[in-house]
Amino acid sequence: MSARMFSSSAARRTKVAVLGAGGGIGQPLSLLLKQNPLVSELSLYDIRGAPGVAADVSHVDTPSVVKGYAADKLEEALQGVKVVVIPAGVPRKPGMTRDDLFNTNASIVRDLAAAIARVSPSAHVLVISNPVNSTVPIVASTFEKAGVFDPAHIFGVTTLDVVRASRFLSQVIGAVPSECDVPVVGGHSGATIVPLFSQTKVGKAVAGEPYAKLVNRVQFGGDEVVKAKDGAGSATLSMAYAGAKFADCLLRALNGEKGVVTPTFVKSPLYADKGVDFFASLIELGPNGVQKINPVGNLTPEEQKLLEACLPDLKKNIDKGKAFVA
Ligand SMILES: NC(=O)C1=CN([C@@H]2O[C@H](COP(=O)(O)OP(=O)(O)OC[C@H]3O[C@@H](n4cnc5c(N)ncnc54)[C@H](O)[C@@H]3O)[C@@H](O)[C@H]2O)C=CC1
Ligand SMILES: O=C([O-])CC(=O)C(=O)O
Repeated sequence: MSARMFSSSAARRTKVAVLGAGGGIGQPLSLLLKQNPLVSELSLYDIRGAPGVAADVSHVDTPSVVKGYAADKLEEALQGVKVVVIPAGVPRKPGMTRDDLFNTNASIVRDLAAAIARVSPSAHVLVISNPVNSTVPIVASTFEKAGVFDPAHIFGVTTLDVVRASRFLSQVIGAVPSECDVPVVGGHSGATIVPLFSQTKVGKAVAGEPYAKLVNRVQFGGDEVVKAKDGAGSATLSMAYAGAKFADCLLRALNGEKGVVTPTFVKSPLYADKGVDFFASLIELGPNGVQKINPVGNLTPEEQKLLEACLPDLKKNIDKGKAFVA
């Protein structure tokens, strides 16, 4: 994959850490980040295997420096990082929901967030570990507790939903995915995932049963992969692609590119009056992270129903994350 795929400008460069770099997502994500010209240093951490992954990835012929850190070297790994991506934690097996991962992943994410808050409190944190609807509030509350929370710096990575919506729509209408830029709002699990096909030129025409099937496939795309992997985990390669894509958007914005707008799950005022204070919508990114939170825009009656179904579930997931840290 060409580095140009992700970015062409390398004006200022950034130290990036991957926590969970030895895993199914962490390894290919580290490889993709090694190809990003905006990354100057890559700090790879895991409780197992990170030095090996780092030695391997470090041979790729791009200028960034790669270092691997073993289990007891978390604080070293975080020194001077500006962006931290977290794919650490367990994945689903068939029959599990993302919320079933909470018991294991909540404390992993909380402890990693506490270390980031201590060592690199102004870092931008990109949370991949599930359940994202809860792990993002966990990171935010942990930063709050440490007195260093900046809502412009904490992101839940929902890009895989956007990637899926684009690909699945393209297959239904026979277009190329680049023409199918679908905003996906809400959260990242089942009914909390709300694709807005009406907001794309080519998606407007899909109606009736094909529309219902398309929405369902985006909302439950993760289950397709969990089922096909049959106990060996969940999406890793498409997630690494999506994580690298979102990291590139943020890196470009941090480095001064204007007009970078993409969906991501952030602390948001949009539905705070309904008790939902984290929400994914189209976010304009800037040199300090979140620059502008766009409202969801015009919705069709079907999309309005999807949003109404999303909010109560999302609220439960968010409250559970906050309660865990409190
Ligand atoms: N946001 C999204 O769209 C998606 C999220 N995910 C989530 O990403 C997470 C990781 O998935 P995979 O990479 O497939 O799992 P994996 O099991 O292959 O890798 C996880 C890695 O995390 C490491 N780890 C565990 N505890 C750690 C700690 N305290 N510090 C550092 N590293 C630690 C493990 O050693 C392992 O290498 C899961 O929670 C999964 O549900 C997966 C796909 C999409
Ligand atoms: O389905 C899972 O558990 C992993 C995930 O979040 C996704 O693939 O969207």
